[in-house]
Amino acid sequence: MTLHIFSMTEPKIEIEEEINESPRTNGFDPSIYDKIVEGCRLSVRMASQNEWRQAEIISRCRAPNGSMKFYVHYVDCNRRLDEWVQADMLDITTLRMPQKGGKKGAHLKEESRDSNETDAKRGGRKRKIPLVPMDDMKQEPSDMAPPMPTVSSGSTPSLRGSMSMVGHSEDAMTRIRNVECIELGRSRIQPWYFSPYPQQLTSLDCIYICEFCLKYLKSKTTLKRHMEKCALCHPPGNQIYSYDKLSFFEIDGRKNKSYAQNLCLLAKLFLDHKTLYYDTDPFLFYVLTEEDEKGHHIVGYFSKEKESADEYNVACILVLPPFQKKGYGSLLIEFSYELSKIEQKTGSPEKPLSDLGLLSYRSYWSMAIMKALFKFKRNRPTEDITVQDISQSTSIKREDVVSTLQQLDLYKYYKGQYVIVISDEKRQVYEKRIEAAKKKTRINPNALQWRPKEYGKKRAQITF
Ligand SMILES: CC(=O)SCCNC(=O)CCNC(=O)[C@H](O)C(C)(C)COP(=O)(O)OP(=O)(O)OC[C@H]1O[C@@H](n2cnc3c(N)ncnc32)[C@H](O)[C@@H]1OP(=O)(O)O
Repeated sequence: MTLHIFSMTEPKIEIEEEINESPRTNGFDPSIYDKIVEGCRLSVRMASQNEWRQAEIISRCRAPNGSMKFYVHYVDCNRRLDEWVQADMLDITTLRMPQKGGKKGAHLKEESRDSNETDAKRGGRKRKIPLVPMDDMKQEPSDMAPPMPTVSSGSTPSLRGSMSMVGHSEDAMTRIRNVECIELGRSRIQPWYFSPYPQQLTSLDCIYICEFCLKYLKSKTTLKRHMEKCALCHPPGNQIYSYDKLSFFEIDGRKNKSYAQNLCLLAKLFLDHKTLYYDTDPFLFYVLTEEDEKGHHIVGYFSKEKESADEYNVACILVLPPFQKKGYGSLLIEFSYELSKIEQKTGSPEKPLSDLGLLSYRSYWSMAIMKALFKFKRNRPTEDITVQDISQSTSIKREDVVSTLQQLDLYKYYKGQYVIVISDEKRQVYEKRIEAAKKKTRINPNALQWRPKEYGKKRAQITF
């Protein structure tokens, strides 16, 4: 295994101004900024909200003119909001240095570390990121991107093909958004998180991505040249669903490795809590597209393990930002459960869920469960319904049914057992919501042409 040294991507925007004494420095010497290192906490002015917020320093860099910029994470906010800020956005009076053992909080005055030494040590440690070159990627010579790296962080989380990891990587490099902008089809999108695109591309203002094969290119010209040759006008794989301009393509991560890897790289730009691993073989990818005269344009996708010991029916799920909050997330989730219904299994999304993932799942689960409850009561008014009944009819895993009922405050302990109690008021609210949801785009199960493949059995037969 070859190890490469990969230097940390620094922000491209040159700092033109000298540091101005901010009123918030309260007379501190500007050299105080040298002491602000990774792990420090202080109040920072959040540009988008125009308010001061507690933040953690993730990284820092010095412009040629000597002024400094800091990459900050706002405490209790999603990492989407992390950003580079100028020194004058920091409230030095609130500075707290990181304590040994990683706990935050010691006040600046208690800290007497030599900042240069600290910087050198930190820089040396953080900049050496072991990368495993990937031989499978075949980019065209004209687009020449280097072999795709696998990023392994200092505190390596367990690498999984689902791109899943528990907790955050503590490596500063992978905590910093490294791609300025991507162009995909008609959209220019600002990424949210780090994704290990080749460094030659991350130093550009924009990465150009073919919306059909997801190949990444360095300029509009190379993209144009590529589009003239690209044979695809839809994702590869089998079109297993087509209804009302919407389609789902099933892509086998083993058969369409390059596409699957490019999709993971793209998805990582919008997925936190995830780390990339390039063995896409154990996964299927379900890509949702919208059709027009030019072809099938990617809207979002979810991935799914071919065999999941934990009964996961979704590994990663993403709707690209230009299409978010239009109901496509619910559509993807609904589709994943339609597949589970055909498999006659219950399923659950892989954990941890992101904040938006949790919102979307909670919304889907509550609607699906309420619909199942009302339908059951309509058809069998005298019978009792169990969690098992709901789970079977919706394919939502038992635990998720229970947690949703608890969250809706419908699951009560009564006379030694749990019962589902729904007040008339709540029933009416949900009946109205179900009625309103009928106007939204839904999956038409009749348009789904799919049979599950028995991956486990096939392999067992070959081995035997
Ligand atoms: C297993 C995992 O992979 S967890 C990771 C999940 N993926 C991510 O976090 C990647 C980035 N995020 C996304 O791709 C999207 O936000 C998704 C896939 C989570 C949701 O997709 P969307 O198309 O935006 O969802 P959709 O429009 O269908 O909304 C679903 C519900 O979530 C709610 N919701 C979605 N986004 C937001 C938001 N930003 N703020 C508040 N509510 C939201 C909606 O209101 C809706 O609820 P409702 O039906 O009760 O009104």
